[in-house]
Amino acid sequence: MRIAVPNKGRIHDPSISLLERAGLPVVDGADRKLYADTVDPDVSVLFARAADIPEYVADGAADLGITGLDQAEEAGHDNVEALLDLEFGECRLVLAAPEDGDVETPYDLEGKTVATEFPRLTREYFDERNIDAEVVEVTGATELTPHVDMADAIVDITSTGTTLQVNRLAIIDEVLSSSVQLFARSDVVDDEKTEQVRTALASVLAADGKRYLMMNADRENLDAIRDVIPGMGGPTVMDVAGDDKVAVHVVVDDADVFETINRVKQAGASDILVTEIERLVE
Ligand SMILES: Nc1ncnc2c1ncn2[C@@H]1O[C@H](COP(=O)(O)OP(=O)(O)OP(=O)(O)O)[C@@H](O)[C@H]1O
Ligand SMILES: O=P(O)(O)OC[C@H]1O[C@H](OP(=O)(O)OP(=O)(O)O)[C@H](O)[C@@H]1O
Ligand SMILES: [Mg+2]
Repeated sequence: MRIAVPNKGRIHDPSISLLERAGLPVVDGADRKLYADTVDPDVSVLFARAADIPEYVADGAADLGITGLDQAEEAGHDNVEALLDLEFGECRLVLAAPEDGDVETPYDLEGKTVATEFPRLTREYFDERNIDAEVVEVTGATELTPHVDMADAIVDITSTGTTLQVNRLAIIDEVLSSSVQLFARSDVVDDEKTEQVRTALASVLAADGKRYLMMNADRENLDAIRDVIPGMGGPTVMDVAGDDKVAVHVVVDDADVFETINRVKQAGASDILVTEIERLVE
């Protein structure tokens, strides 16, 4: 099983770190190396441009791929499926035009020119609305094009909005909302290894923002402690050998930890430990 991972750019590091946290660290990766093994002898990693990853997966050079939904949608392969939202690289693909110009709706672009790194999605956007706009493909610095008379509007990625703002461009419409996702070729979607990788990545996301609380208490205080514990499922309760005490373990949201500690302490808990959770397989 081969996973295509971005070789550089803003989603490279988080992708590598997610694999690591999922228990699939890349073991012999080095700068500029295009192949690497993981600790699982059946899983290797291939490094490619974020924009090329859907193609690698579709063609069989890789089986799974980690890249932006925007890239997968732009590539438009019908044998590449999204399996899991990895919850980073969140951004929007938007139609934008000069703030002080006369383009206020997509319909104002009839007969006009739109520059983009996403020609297929842009074409589709205008075709769906029966707007006859010319789409010009560029490979970067798209925000410049309306200021050098190359285009009347652009379709480009935005997240903080800073680039649009400094280039005095206003958002007219959203074309696509995107995040980094795990993709698979249709014929491997049901493979056991695919499911193992998906589960491992999902377990990291599930553990995000959660803490594990452990405490001891006299058995007679157990009900009072149960009453003040928030969140998912009931606590795990274990006998403490040779004592009329119990150990109580529970998964709690980060945001609830402070209050929960105070409350369980008041309810009679002691020896309270808070630990991070690396993975949570649901
Ligand atoms: N400003 C942004 N904020 C959040 N996510 C973004 C942003 N720009 C791009 N992305 C997401 O990251 C993916 C890869 O973008 P990135 O810029 O890392 O790749 P690249 O353009 O190929 O690399 P580079 O710009 O370094 O050459 C995009 O497909 C998109 O999903
Ligand atoms: O809303 P913002 O936070 O300002 O982000 C938007 C910018 O980020 C991306 O460019 P990137 O930095 O990847 O440069 P690139 O054109 O070289 O890919 C995108 O193409 C925008 O230009
Ligand atoms: Mg970029």
